[in-house]
Amino acid sequence: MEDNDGKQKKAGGRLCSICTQRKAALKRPKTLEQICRECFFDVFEEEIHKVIIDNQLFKSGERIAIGASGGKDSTVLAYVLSELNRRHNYGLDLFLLSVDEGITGYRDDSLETVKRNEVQYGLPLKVVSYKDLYGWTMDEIVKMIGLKNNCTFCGVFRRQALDRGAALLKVDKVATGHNADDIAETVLLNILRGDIARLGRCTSIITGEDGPIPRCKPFKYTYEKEIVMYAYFKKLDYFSTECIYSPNAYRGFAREFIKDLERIRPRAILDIIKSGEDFRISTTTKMPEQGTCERCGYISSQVCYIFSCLHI
Ligand SMILES: Nc1ncnc2c1ncn2[C@@H]1O[C@H](COP(=O)(O)OP(=O)(O)OP(=O)(O)O)[C@@H](O)[C@H]1O
Repeated sequence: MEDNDGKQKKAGGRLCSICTQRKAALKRPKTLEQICRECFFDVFEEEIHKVIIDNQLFKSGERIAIGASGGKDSTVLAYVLSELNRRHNYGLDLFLLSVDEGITGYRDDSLETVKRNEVQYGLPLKVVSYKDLYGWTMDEIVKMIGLKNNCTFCGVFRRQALDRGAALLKVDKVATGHNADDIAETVLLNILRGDIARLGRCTSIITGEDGPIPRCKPFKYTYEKEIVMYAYFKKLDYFSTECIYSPNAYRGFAREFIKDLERIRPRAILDIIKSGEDFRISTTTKMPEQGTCERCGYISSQVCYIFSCLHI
């Protein structure tokens, strides 16, 4: 049996608390129920289906790009979305969209995984690269600016690269694999930084509806541990190395803190998201203005600064 940390334990002959027929094979991280593999697959997929329906994430006939990094979250997202699309007749045209940041020993390897996923799931893949879009790879940028702030640069470039790739694919929306842990972590970080503007929007399941292409997060309530378990039991092909340039200590502390809370009380993750959603922002709080890049017209107040830093 798997415990919460993914270690193997003996099942001990207990019956699944959902079907009461088969032997329990795992303890569900979100609820601590002892359940069988088949019921785990069912509850995992159907909870995501319910989130999609309740939040009206997609409309029939839409073209949807799945932001595919080759990691566990987006690989499971691509697999589950194509299953649900078939099973529940969503009527979606699904695509894989990958951004090649140009990070040797990381993105080149994970892109190989995405190329295999393209064949395994029968989803067309589009790759856009920083080198083609901006003339720079992240390897070159890090050589120039060092490791300080490189994640900020990369995040801004990736956001825009996903928008550009989505425009080339003519999709209606981009779905990303951000999970409940990621969102709880971001809520906490925004509180720690006093970033009220971001705190207000980081829990939204759909963002950018006023921008070129909206984004959505079907895994908003899906626990990372369950994604890992699902990928493991389904034997999905994914890439599990961390980015070589992301030693983000502050986010790392928030992540560890949330993992500690989860160990004591699994609901903690959902409760942090709920707190983030329920914060009321005072009307007197000054909000930063979201700028539009003068060079390319895309939303981003930092792109001009970054380009000028790189002397482009
Ligand atoms: N290079 C990329 N190309 C396309 N989509 C990406 C890329 N990097 C991140 N994303 C999207 O953003 C989501 C969150 O990215 P993050 O960097 O937090 O990765 P992660 O939590 O390790 O997720 P994953 O396990 O999917 O890599 C991913 O699940 C994916 O949908």
